[in-house]
Amino acid sequence: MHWKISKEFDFCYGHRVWSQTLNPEFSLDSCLKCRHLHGHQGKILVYLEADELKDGMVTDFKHLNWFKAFIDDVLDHKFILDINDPLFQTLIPNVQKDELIPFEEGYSIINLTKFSNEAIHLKELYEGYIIVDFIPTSENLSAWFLKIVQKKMNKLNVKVSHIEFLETPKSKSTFYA
Ligand SMILES: Nc1nc2c(c(=O)[nH]1)N=C([C@H](O)[C@H](O)COP(=O)(O)OP(=O)(O)OP(=O)(O)O)CN2
Repeated sequence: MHWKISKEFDFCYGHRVWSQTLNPEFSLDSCLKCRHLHGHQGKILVYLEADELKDGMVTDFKHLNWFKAFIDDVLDHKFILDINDPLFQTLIPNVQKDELIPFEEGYSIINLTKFSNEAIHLKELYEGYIIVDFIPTSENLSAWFLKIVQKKMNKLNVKVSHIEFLETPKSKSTFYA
C-alpha cells in the first residue's frame, strides 16, 4: 500500500532570470522580460509519502509548520538574487560577496551591521535580499525546496516524493526526489 499527502504554501517574492534566452520561432517574440526585476505570488506544494502509516498518518500535516515559518520568515516579500547575477554589484553596491552571512539551508543575507549608521531606507533595501547560488528559475527553486524539506523530514523518517512550484497560476515545475 502507498499513501501520499500534500500541503500547500505560498509567498510573494521578486527575482530576475538573468539567463533567459528565447527562440522567437517558438516564443513568438524576443522580449526577455524575465530578465527584468519582477515579482510573483509563488505557490509550493510539498508531497510526502509512506508505505505504512504511523498513528493513521503519513505524518501529521502540522509537522510541516516549520516550513511555513521558514517561508514566512526567510522568503516572503524578499528578492531572490543569484550571487552570480551580472547585476549583483549594481543591485547591491557596497557589499562584498565574502561579507554575506550564510545559512545552512543554502542562502545568504547581507550583513547589516556595517550599515547601522546609514538611513533606515538603505537598511530596508538590503534586508530585502535573499542571495542564492543558482539562477532563481522555477525549476531551481523546486529543487532547492525539496533539499530543504527532505533534510528536515529525515529526522522523522518521512520521505518527500516531490515538490511542485507554481511561479504563476499557469506555470509549474516539479522536482522528484
Ligand atoms: N522553464 C521556465 N521558463 C520560464 C521561467 C522559469 O522559471 N522556467 N521563468 C520565466 C519568468 O520568470 C516569468 O515570470 C514566468 O513566465 P510565464 O509563464 O511566461 O509567465 P506569463 O505570466 O508571462 O505567461 P502568460 O502565458 O503570458 O500568461 C519565464 N520562463
